[in-house]
Amino acid sequence: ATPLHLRDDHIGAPQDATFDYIVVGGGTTGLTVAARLSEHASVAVIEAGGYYQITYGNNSVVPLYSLTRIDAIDPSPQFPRRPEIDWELVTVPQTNAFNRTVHYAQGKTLGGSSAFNTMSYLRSTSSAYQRWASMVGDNDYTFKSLLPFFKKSVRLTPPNLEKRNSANATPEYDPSAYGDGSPLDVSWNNFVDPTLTWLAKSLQAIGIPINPKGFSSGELKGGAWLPSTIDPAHATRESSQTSFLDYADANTQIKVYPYSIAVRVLFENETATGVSVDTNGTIYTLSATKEVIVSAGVFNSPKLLMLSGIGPTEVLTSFDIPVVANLPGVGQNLQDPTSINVANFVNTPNAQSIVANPATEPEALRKYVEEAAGPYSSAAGYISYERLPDDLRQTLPPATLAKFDNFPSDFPDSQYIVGTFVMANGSSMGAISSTFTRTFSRGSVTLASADYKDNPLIDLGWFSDPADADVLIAGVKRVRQAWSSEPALTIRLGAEVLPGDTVDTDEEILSYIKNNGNQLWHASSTCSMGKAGDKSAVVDSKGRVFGVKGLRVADLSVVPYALPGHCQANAYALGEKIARDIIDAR
Ligand SMILES: Cc1cc2nc3c(=O)[nH]c(=O)nc-3n(C[C@H](O)[C@H](O)[C@H](O)COP(=O)(O)OP(=O)(O)OC[C@H]3O[C@@H](n4cnc5c(N)ncnc54)[C@H](O)[C@@H]3O)c2cc1C
Repeated sequence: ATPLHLRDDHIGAPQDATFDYIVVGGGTTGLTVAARLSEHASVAVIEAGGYYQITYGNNSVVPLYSLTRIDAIDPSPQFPRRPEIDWELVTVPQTNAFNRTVHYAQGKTLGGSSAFNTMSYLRSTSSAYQRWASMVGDNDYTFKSLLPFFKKSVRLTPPNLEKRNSANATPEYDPSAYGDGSPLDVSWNNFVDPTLTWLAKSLQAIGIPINPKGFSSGELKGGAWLPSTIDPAHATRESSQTSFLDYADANTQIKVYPYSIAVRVLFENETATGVSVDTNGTIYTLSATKEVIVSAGVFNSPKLLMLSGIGPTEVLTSFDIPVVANLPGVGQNLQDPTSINVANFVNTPNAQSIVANPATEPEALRKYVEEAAGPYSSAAGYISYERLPDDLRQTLPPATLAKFDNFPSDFPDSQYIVGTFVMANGSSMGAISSTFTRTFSRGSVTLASADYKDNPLIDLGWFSDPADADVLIAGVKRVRQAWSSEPALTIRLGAEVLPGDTVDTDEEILSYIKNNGNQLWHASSTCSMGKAGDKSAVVDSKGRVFGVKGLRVADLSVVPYALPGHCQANAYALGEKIARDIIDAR
């Protein structure tokens, strides 16, 4: 479905050139901003990677592989090296998680992290956006104000119930949360793993009913069969590259510099004038007559700002980087929600086992290629949100409950995601993960050196605030209730596998969480948006970097706190919104 090339005259040559706007990072937000700006002005995009469909093949394209076979996202420190698509970021030892180091996958490709994320599409809650608006003093961030930007990108195709063929997984959603937007396709997958339908029923059985509106209307309450960023005609991944870049390539004069690294932003008298770029060792300058927009993601945007002289003075001077603006907040305030699985063997087949079986694989392949259906099209599943039941909530330490008061009262406490996978010996497992939705722990990003080729030092700060683990402990107990419900017992085999029956007391669960807690890759807030005069803020509510002119940041690093829900919808909407701010200000 995708033309895997740009028009020849849309590929930038590695030599000095001038544009109205330069966008650093052809990722989720960056390509959204760049495509919209290029409707009005000359725009260059500098992107470190190329086409993931070429460098990483079906792993990123076929939905089932994106859930099960995509080794580039392995979180263990022994992860397989995939420099053709991943930045290979590894954290410093997490001192509150038994000094574990974590590989934190981030897309290094046109499409950025949308090129290998799990594709679920959902928005946060009205009260969460209201909190964002209040924190930054700008009502542009209420759900009502953002809704037109959410709608603007997305072309929703209703579920194909005949192909989906699962009466137990009929999606409920609110069509009015979508409009006639484009170019990003969002729809429901045409195959549902039987294990997931039983696990969804188990969450309903413990009192978390389906939300008739789904999760795009400003509510995260109850359960929903989620849509995915997929092209429903072909059952292939949609990313900011297959949507926004394709659109801009066909309709504008966008210029893209693939396999090119932004070395630093250049300044004259505190005004950004361009970017120094490295394409395969050739260093040259792209000049911006209007603005530079940094969309390098939650870890690389603060890195690039610091390399460019914007950040905490003591960090910059320790690396002999001339200070352009002393902004102590750059790289601070990192928030990364973590999750923990409760898993059991199950007697239900799953998509992976069907395609691994030589007897059933040929028909699965035919169905995928000819009908865009069947197990290979398997994508996002079922998620639930709830306020913990009172008896469990009361087990939380008073200090933790008191911290909840800083959040809107209708915030969910916990998120539960159902999943299924196959063990090496071929047995099927079902899993329900629990995640906290208010993130209290704080981490940071700083420079490892003044060399732009070095990855930054990342401390996720996992469990630096005990409240996060408190909520996860309650979440594990709640998920065990689901696993003990009648629908789950219909498919469950034997004793609990993860964490296992020996993990029982709060201390044992806490230790298990610290040893096994995992990221959802939803990190945010390292170049936080804030009000003028807020010393920890890096950008204002239009993404403009404080203390300099002509420079914005537009990606998930600017979101001032970790919103409940998943992030990519926010990245696309933010891209639309900041592009509109820029166009309106011309
Ligand atoms: C494995 C995984 C699963 C996820 N699952 C989901 C999900 O199911 N649903 C959901 O909503 N969210 C999900 N997310 C989160 C979501 O995809 C990301 O939060 C979002 O895509 C981030 O967008 P961004 O624009 O901030 O950054 P990115 O999309 O990461 O873009 C940053 C871009 O900048 C480029 N870049 C960086 N530095 C430089 C430089 N110096 N020079 C040139 N280019 C540079 C990068 O190569 C990249 O293309 C997932 C993320 C991951 C990693």
